[in-house]
Parts: sequence; structure tokens; C-alpha cells
Amino acid sequence: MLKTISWLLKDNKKKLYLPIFLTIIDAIGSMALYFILYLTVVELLNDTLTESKIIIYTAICAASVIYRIIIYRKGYLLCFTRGFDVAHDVRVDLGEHICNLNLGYFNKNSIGHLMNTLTNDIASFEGVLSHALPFCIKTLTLVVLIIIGTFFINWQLALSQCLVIVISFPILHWSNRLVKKYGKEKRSLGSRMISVVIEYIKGFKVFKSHNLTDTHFERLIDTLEDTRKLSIKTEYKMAIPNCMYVIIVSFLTPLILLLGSYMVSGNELTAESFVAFMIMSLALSALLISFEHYYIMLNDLKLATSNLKTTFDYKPLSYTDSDFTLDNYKVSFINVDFSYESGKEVLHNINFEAKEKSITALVGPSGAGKSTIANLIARFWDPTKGSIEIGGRDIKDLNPDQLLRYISAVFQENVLLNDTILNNIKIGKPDATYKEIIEAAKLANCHGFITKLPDGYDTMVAQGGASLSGGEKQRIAIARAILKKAPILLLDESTASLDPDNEAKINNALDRLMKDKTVFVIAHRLNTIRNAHQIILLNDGKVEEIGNHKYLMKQKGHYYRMVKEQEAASEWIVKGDAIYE
Ligand SMILES: Nc1ncnc2c1ncn2[C@@H]1O[C@H](COP(=O)(O)OP(=O)(O)OP(=O)(O)O)[C@@H](O)[C@H]1O
Repeated sequence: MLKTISWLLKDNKKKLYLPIFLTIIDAIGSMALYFILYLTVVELLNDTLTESKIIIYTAICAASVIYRIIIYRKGYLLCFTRGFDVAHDVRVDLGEHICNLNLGYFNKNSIGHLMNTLTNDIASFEGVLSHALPFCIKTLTLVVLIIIGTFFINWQLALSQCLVIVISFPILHWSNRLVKKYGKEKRSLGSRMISVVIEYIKGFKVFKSHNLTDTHFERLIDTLEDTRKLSIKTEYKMAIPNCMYVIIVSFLTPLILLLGSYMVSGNELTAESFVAFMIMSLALSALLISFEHYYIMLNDLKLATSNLKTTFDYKPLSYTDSDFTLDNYKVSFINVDFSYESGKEVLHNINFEAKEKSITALVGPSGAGKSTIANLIARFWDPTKGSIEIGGRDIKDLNPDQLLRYISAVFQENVLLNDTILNNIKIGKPDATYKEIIEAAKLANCHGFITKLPDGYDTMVAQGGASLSGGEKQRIAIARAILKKAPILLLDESTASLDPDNEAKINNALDRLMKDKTVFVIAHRLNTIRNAHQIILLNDGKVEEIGNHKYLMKQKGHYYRMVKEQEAASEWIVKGDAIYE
């Protein structure tokens, strides 16, 4: 565990040296009080406690208290602030690391697991660094100092005291094993609960429209109930070793009382040493009881750090060139195979070339692999075999962040942030001027509806863009892409039926956006792509047909049949409940 923590801390370890040192100094300072107490008891029992000695002892106690207040304040404040600083750095590192991962990571790991790592695991890490670590160090220092001190008073009693402490070790180990077992279960249940909550919130509209809110709410309730049951079970299981440990270390005082009394009556121990030993022993047993709490926290940290390390161990996409410029924007797929999950290939030996400033339409049945091709161009994933070249460069060599400067994407589901419309458009080019933003909005046909909103461009968009219509959201996404002016465009044509006015506005905006760009359009309505330079018909992850509309129609193959089917469907007239051709 220490190795993992040290790896997570990296250079931040040094930040913790001073607070740990001050914590140890504070522990040593508090020992001074025990020593004065011991001297006072000895002098009192020997009847040698004079007024001047009382003043000296009181002065030492007062000085020790002031010294400890200063050290305590400094040490603990440093522990807390440095603990929070270090956890903040781990959070930032983790955030940056996640940004560089391919989308495959989010595929394998449920959102719940990721949220758990980002929130609970880091919170455990933070809690231990800022709270448990200083208390553990202080407690351990005091325990060691008290044990050494008791050996000076009477080694036989000190040895029997150590024996009791040694007996408690297997119990601590037992509780440690339970923390590991139930901690793992709790973490995975926690991840599941977060996933279910997110699913419930995101799907609320769908569940409601299908009258399934109750069914899905029950799923949520079931997960909450499982969490409650597991928490209670954990506490019950943990209670056994916890109680045993507390009983054993509490047994220290009666043991010393019994053994000490025998030794005093047998003149093997003086009364004042006996009293001093008893004071030390009481303090020791109280310290050992509180130690267990922090020991459990430290063990829980093991799970948190191993989760964090697993996330950090997931390698980001590699590249050799981070500062590159592309000479042209021709896109080529060369013998590309791809699988999201090993053993389940979804693209097989894809070969095609999209000329610079040409339009390539990707068509085919649902699940054929159209979106996957778009994802591979943006390097959201890497092919499992073969290569993808842009401007003659294998994109595997290029820094994915830099590569995305050359690519704009307009997907069906356009995410709008809970921010102003202006800032939502600005995402396309963060340093854009107000004039550039307005121009892009005008080209995307959204200036009109934006200026009619109460605060115009400063109108806040509700989370997820809920306050705008589907067509308006799409036009804002187009404005973003216009502003970005990237030479390659990935376009997922909307499947949603839009009213003719909205559709005309979007098509008009798209025409402007597509001008002079290497465009890939995932087309669902074949009448919109008749002018594409090439149409790639994908079926079951393979290129089945390739060519322009005229050529493919002449072939009378799969594309031809799809066009004919869509034409026939568009001629249908829906009258009441009946459909007539
Ligand atoms: N994130 C993912 N993880 C695992 N499998 C996936 C993932 N995304 C897509 N797939 C699978 O890959 C295959 C191709 O999917 P893709 O989304 O590329 O098809 P598509 O042609 O775009 O379909 P549609 O027209 O319905 O959007 C499908 O079998 C799909 O189930």
C-alpha cells in the first residue's frame, strides 16, 4: 500500500514531511506532561513536593501547553492544507489522465465506477492524508514513547503490557480482512447505485412516456435497499473483531492493577512507580482504542488507492508527433479492422479514400459500422489492424488533441452546456470575437431565434439544452462547427423528423458548413446525399458497395434497393389509421 500511495503522491511526498515532523514533535511534547505528572506523584508520595517545585512543575506544564498549542496548530493546519493540496493535485492529474484516454475506457468502465473513483476514492485518499495520517502518526509515536517509558519504570510490567498488545494484532488483521472484503463489495455496489441513479435521471422522459417510471424507480429502490443491507451486514461483521480488540486493549489496565498490586505487596515495585505505571497504562489503552479507528481508515485507503492506480494504469493513446501540421486533408482507410471488445470485430478490412474537399456519405443498415468509422477518423479509438491516414500521416502517430483541431463534428445528440448561448457557440473557438460568433450564428441560421430570446445571446441554456428544440440545438452545434473552421467535418445526419421550415434551415446551414471541407456524412435519408462524391455502403462491418449515386444506381445492388424502398416509403400517405400506397 505504501508503494502505491508513494506512487500516487509523486513529488508531493515532500509536502508532507514538515507536517509529519511537527506531528511527531507534538507527540513528544505531550509526553512531557506525563513526565511531570509522574514526578509530581513521586514527590507527593515521598512527601518531598515543596511549593517551589509546584511552581516549577506548573511553569513547565504551562510552557509545554503553549509550545504544544503552537506546534499543534501549525502541524495540524499543515497536515490538513497539504493533505487537501495533495488530493487536489491527484484529482487534477486524474482528470487530465481521463481526458487523454480513448473512449474504450468509458466503454469498459461504467460511469458509476468512474464517478466512484473521482469522488469517493479521492475523498478517502483526501480524508486519510488530512485526518487519519496525522492522528495515526501521533498515536503511534505516543504508543512507542509510552511503552519505552514504562520499561524504565518496570520492565516486567512493561513486558506483560506488550504481550497484551501483541495478542491484539491478529484481531486487527481479522478486521483488516473484513474491511477489504466488505469495502470491495461496498465500492462495487456504490458504483452500481450511481449508474442506476444516472440511468434513472437520463431516461426519466423515456420511462415516463412508456409508463415505466415505477418499474425503474423500483430498480433504484432495490439498489438502495442492497446498499442499506450491505452497510448493516458490514457493521455487524466488523462489530465482532472491533469489540474483541477494544476488550483486549481495555484489559491492559486491570492487568497492570492486578500484577502491580502483587509486586507492590511483595516489595518488588514502589507505590509511586505503580501509580505512575497505572497512569501510563490508562493513556496507552485509550490511545490503542482510538488507533483502531484510524487503522480501519488506512486499510480502506488501500482499496481507494488501488482503484485510483487502476485508472492511472490505463494507458492513454500513444503518439510520436505532438506538434504537426497537415499538408492536405485527404482521408484514407487502409485494411482497417476494428473491435470495441476483444473477439467481437465490428469493422472488417475497410479500404477507401476520401479526397480533400470531397463529400463521402456513409450509408447502410443500423449497426453496420457507420458511426464507428466516424469515431475512428476522430481517433476516439485506434483500429485493431490496418491504418487510417489523414494528409498522408498515420493518425496513430499524431497527438489526438492536436488532431481534433482539424476535425469538427455535428452529431445527432448535441450536448449544450448549462451556460449562455454565446458561450455554447464559443466552444467551437474559445478565443472567438463577439463579431465572429454572431457571423457563425447567422450562417447556421440561429441568429434569428437567438435574438428573439429574452436575453439574446446571454440567455442561459438549461442543462443539456432542455430549453431549446431539437432543431435549434442542432443549429447551435452547426454554428460551433462553422466557428471552428476545421477542414474535416464529421456529420451525423439527424434521424428525427423535423418540420419543413427547420429542415430547410438546417440543410441550408449545413451546405454553408460543408463548403470546401473533407466531409463524412452518416446519411439516413438517401435523397440528401445524391450529390456526394462517393457513397460507401456498409453492411455488417464491411464495405459492400462504393461509388457515386449514379454509379451505384446502375449497379442495381443493395444501395439501389435501399433508395427504391425509401422512395416508396415517402410516397405513402397516412390517412387516419390506415396506410395507403
Ligand atoms: N461503444 C460501443 N461498445 C461496444 N460495441 C459498440 C459500441 N458502439 C457500437 N458498437 C457496436 O458496433 C457495431 C457498429 O455500430 P455503429 O454505431 O458503428 O453502427 P451504425 O451503422 O452507426 O448504426 P446506426 O445507424 O444504428 O447508428 C454495432 O454492432 C454496435 O452494437
